[in-house]
Amino acid sequence: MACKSLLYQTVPLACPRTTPLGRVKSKFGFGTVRGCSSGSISKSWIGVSSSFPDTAFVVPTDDKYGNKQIISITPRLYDYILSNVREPPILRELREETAGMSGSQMRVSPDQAQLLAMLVQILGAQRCIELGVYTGYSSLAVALALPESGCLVACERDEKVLRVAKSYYQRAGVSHKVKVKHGMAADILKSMIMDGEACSYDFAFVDAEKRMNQEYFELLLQLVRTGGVIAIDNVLWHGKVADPLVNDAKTLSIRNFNENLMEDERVSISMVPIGDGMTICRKR
Ligand SMILES: C[S@@+](CC[C@H](N)C(=O)[O-])C[C@H]1O[C@@H](n2cnc3c(N)ncnc32)[C@H](O)[C@@H]1O
Repeated sequence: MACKSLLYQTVPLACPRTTPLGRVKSKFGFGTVRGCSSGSISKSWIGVSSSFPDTAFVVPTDDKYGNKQIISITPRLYDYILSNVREPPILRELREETAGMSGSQMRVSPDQAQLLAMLVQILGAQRCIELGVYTGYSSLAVALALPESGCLVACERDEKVLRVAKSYYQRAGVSHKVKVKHGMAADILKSMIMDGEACSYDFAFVDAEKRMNQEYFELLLQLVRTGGVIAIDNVLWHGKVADPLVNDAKTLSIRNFNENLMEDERVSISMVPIGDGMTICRKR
């Protein structure tokens, strides 16, 4: 990014057919004017395709990325994506039956769960860890993707939600693959390391206390083998990580974690804009 200190102001664009930068040829659109401390002004754009008015796109602020248009998810497009997810019936049942429960918005989305299952399959994973189970949606997706001999250590501090998760493992016929650990995630990981389990896991999914991500990551790096994968959820934190005016403790902690990952030579990384943002790290 060209400017260090940014002021954001969202302004509606009155049907810009071309912008001062010649970027947006859409009929409708919104521009975000960024005022930089240096006094120079750059613009980033959110446009709507004139041929497909329900399709939005964004163009990076930084000119060096050219006019690369990235698809932006609209409700209609997201419905389409969801209609292309192969959600197993038992996962669908779990999602629908727990939709009214408090905290149900914390659950990963069906497209995220499918990606997790895909990672497990690509890795040929046998041994997995999940931090933050809630009612079991993501862990069940992982357990279903594991071979019969596979094992998922599922860590959760809330016994009440674990009861729901366990009932679904049972109904799905995967209980034998899931080792439920009730307690604080970091403590459980430390005891697994003490028990000599270092470098014996293929895959880990982090979705517990966001301010603990760095600590979870350090512990998981010890538990996961070389070539293994650690996926971390909520790395975009509803977009707050990219807004310099938002500096609450959770946002700061996730932003710092993302910055640290960028510099971390121990892993290869890919930040994927799925759900609330998921970074996939492969241990080198
Ligand atoms: C975002 S939800 C997990 C959602 C789950 N992965 C899913 O897709 O259904 C986070 C969960 O982490 C649990 N949690 C939060 N802090 C924790 C901690 N320190 N140790 C263990 N579990 C924790 C919460 O009780 C909550 O159930």
